[in-house]
Amino acid sequence: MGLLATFNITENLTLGRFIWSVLALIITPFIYRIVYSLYFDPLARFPGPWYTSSFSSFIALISVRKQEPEFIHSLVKKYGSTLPIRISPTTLFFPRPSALKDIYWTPSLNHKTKLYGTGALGPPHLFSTIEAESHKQLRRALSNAPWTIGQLKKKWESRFDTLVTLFIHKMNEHAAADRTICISDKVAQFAADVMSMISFGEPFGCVANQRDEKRILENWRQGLPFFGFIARCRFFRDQVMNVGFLASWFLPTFDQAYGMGWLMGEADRQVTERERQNAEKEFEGMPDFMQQYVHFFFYHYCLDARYQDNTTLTPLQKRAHVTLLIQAGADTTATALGSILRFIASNPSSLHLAHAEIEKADQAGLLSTPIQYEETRQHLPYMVACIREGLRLNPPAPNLFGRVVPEGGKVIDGVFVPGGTEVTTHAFTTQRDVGLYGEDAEEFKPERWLKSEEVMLEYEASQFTFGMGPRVCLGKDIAIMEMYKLLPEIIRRFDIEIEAKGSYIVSGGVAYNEGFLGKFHARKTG
Ligand code: HEM
Repeated sequence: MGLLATFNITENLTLGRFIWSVLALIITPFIYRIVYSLYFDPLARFPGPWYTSSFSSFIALISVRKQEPEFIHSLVKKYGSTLPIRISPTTLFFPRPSALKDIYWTPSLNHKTKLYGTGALGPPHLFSTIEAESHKQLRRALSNAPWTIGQLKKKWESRFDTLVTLFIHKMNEHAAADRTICISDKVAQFAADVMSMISFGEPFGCVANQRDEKRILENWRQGLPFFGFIARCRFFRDQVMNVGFLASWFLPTFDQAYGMGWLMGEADRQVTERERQNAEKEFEGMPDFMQQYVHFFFYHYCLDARYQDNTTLTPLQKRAHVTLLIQAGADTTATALGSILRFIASNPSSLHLAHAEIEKADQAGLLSTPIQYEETRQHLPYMVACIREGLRLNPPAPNLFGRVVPEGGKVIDGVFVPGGTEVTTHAFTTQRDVGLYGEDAEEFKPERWLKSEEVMLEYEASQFTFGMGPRVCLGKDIAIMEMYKLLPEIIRRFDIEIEAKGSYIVSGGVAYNEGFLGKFHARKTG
């Protein structure tokens, strides 16, 4: 009171003036931000709505509302695809496939944006390594595991077979009981088992027990809106998540009984136990990402990954990478399996052609039980086209995979972009480009992949489903192997009666399928 009286403020300060003053204090920075973003910022000349150009929170909220792909696609329809669109104060979105190579293959653009550095995926690993050179060194160190298709066929395919056989057996049980099942969940459980088998040697048991063990998938999906929000909202990411106790309040912890926290704890237990066993005697268990024993030779993968100077990963890095494989490879491949199956099953002509192709190959004795990767590749071209078309339309990881433009700027897709700008694109949009795929770009038409070798190669070079360049998906061949084996086997064994098509949902830049319900009916096979 004394201070107010000194300045004689109370005499003039009515309640109305007080409220206006407070409002002005709150609104002025917003107005300043909008005016600066739209007229003075180096990115002001690029098209985009005033609200996304001025506030990063807008795209963050769109992501939380699970509308990001549709929103971005609507911006492209409104602003066209010739110029990049400003989707946040610092981010330009490039809609055309022709931008992909410029962004993801240019070495000087290999520095990731802070979208990756939220900590929401646990301790730092390959995927969340932002700086280009550190990423290169780490990726080289981890390259000793069997990531490529040749290695996978030799070392892993027989183990995939065991899981495919179990999956078909379980679906036969559902078919015999005339049970309605959530087909998208069933294939998701298969993908989670594959990834746990690769990470820990043994599957979680989702297929055997017909449930989401340790609620891994459910918990992962529940975390996606938050993951998407903090990655996009600059204030939350840079200010709130930098406060130690707040960050730990939001993020999973090792001691949780289920979900991502349990997974982190399990990675810790498994790595610790394996290192203890190795110190006592040679490993005799099933091969996994941690290590493998083949014909008198030990292959230590993650456990003995080495940098060029021969140092190994830190204990935390080893655990983080075992966790990463499940985070990166379970629900992504699950989405691919669910979406492709739904596309085929709900398009009578595609289903008919896929059945006919498999039956013909079967009758010619070209297919084993279960189908081998190489058999699908060589003898089931229509099935392969369905897989490619499904991935094109429903990419499982449609995130804003941003890169930072280096000092001095860069020309991207014919447009000069100033240094420091975050640039990105989006598989959902580039893979619906009318310029490349034609007016029917949004329709499921596997035939488009079979027009000619030249067209197929042109489309293939424009796919962003698995990323591209030095940071391309490390597990791409694992995911492809799962699709080439499980999907034709399901089509071969069952007729699918759809009860609800469900939907492809994108949350926090990651997609999953919800509510694809139906019945499997066993088919007579030769
Ligand atoms: C259909 C399934 C999958 C899709 C759509 C997918 C998609 C992607 C994409 C788009 C990226 C690159 C992101 C970027 O540019 O930052 C990526 C990276 C990665 N993926 Fe996958 N992925 C799939 C399956 C898998 C599987 C099965 C694994 C595990 C073996 C895996 C492990 C990884 C890893 C470790 C990275 C980080 C690579 C790096 O930064 O060097 N992914 N994935």
